[in-house]
Amino acid sequence: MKAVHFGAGNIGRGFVGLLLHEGGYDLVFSDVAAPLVDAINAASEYTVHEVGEGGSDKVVTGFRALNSQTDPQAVVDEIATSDVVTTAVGPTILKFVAPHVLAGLALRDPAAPPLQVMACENAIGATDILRDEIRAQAGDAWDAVSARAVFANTAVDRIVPAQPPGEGVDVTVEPFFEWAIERGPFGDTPPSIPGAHFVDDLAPYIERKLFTVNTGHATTAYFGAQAGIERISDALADPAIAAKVSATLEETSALLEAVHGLDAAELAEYRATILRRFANPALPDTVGRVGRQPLRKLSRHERFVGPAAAAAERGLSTTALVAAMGAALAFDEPDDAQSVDLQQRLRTEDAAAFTTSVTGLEPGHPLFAAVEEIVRRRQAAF
Ligand SMILES: NC(=O)c1ccc[n+]([C@@H]2O[C@H](COP(=O)([O-])OP(=O)(O)OC[C@H]3O[C@@H](n4cnc5c(N)ncnc54)[C@H](O)[C@@H]3O)[C@@H](O)[C@H]2O)c1
Ligand SMILES: O=P(O)(O)OC[C@@H](O)[C@@H](O)[C@H](O)[C@H](O)CO
Repeated sequence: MKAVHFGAGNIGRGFVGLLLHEGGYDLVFSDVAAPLVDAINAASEYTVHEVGEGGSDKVVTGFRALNSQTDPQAVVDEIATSDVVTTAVGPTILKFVAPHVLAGLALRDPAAPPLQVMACENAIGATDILRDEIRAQAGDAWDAVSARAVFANTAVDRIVPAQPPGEGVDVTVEPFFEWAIERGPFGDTPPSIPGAHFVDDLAPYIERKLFTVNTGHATTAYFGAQAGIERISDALADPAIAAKVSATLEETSALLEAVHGLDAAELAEYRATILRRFANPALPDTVGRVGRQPLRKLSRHERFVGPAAAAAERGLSTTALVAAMGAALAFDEPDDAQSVDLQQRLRTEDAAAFTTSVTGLEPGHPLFAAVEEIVRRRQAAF
């Protein structure tokens, strides 16, 4: 069995690649970072170091890497004969992966079992986004190639910090992981990934994950950055920040309970586990990584506006979520292009226009006035 995985970065090597290896797949990483591709090809194995309570080392073998920028045909040829394609490149990069998958499908033996495609990104319906991109790029050819693949959405959870330079291709990760995958698209032949669980309805899983792990993580990062703290674990050790994170997650849990009927006690336990994961002192994670791309994180269906808008529509509390969005607006990180853009736009756009263009909220929405107000306050602070 063979899997092509796009994005040999933190989660690609430290989670998706590891679980595919454990499932028995030969791994072909595809990336655009030439030094990373070379480093992977120079190694015959790499180690995933799980740090913190219960962690152990896991060794990955049986992989190689291709550069999809300089050698796209090699990637296409591999996809044509693969069983599985996964991605962990970031939701905005999926459109650049699509042409390779499309060309691989065009080359694929129509009698072969369908390629199993799973995008492992922090976004609702990431695989649908990839499939829609492939369909749009295929145009009239879509009818011919669409039967050669099945597309399943997934929710992936493992904290993998940025890896320090000069440490080769080993990866430091937390011990915890969860990978939930839609069962339906695979029929009787799901991919062989023993560490994953297959579910009939992914919506509660992806929303619970994104609106708890990622909402809480980003809240910790933005309040931490405001307080001049670098590490996520240090930010959460600050009682004032921890209280704000807890308040934010109580709001998202109330929403998850209302929308998906999730059990309040189980959600409380889920939140407690997550806060323990963030506090892991052995994990060198930073507010810069977790806060990265604030414009994406403030967009309509993401970790703040997604749950806050839905909560406001139901008359549920959004006070803590809106305060966390206020902290996001203060995220000023010169190395992050979206942070630079965010700060620039706060200086040049009026509050109402900024609120609509960044959050996708329309002026009549029940959340709009509260968000516009924190935008105004941020602008007044310049
Ligand atoms: N790190 C985590 O804790 C974590 C956990 C769950 C989900 N995720 C999600 O996984 C995705 C990747 O995150 P990451 O932390 O591994 O980021 P990363 O920056 O470490 O890895 C992304 C990799 O994608 C590569 N890439 C960029 N453009 C590409 C292209 N066109 N084709 C192939 N490769 C390309 C980059 O060179 C890089 O190696 C994101 O969607 C993220 O939200 C991350
Ligand atoms: O990857 P992002 O930028 O969407 O979010 C940053 C972190 O919150 C994220 O990478 C988490 O570490 C991960 O989602 C944990 O499963």
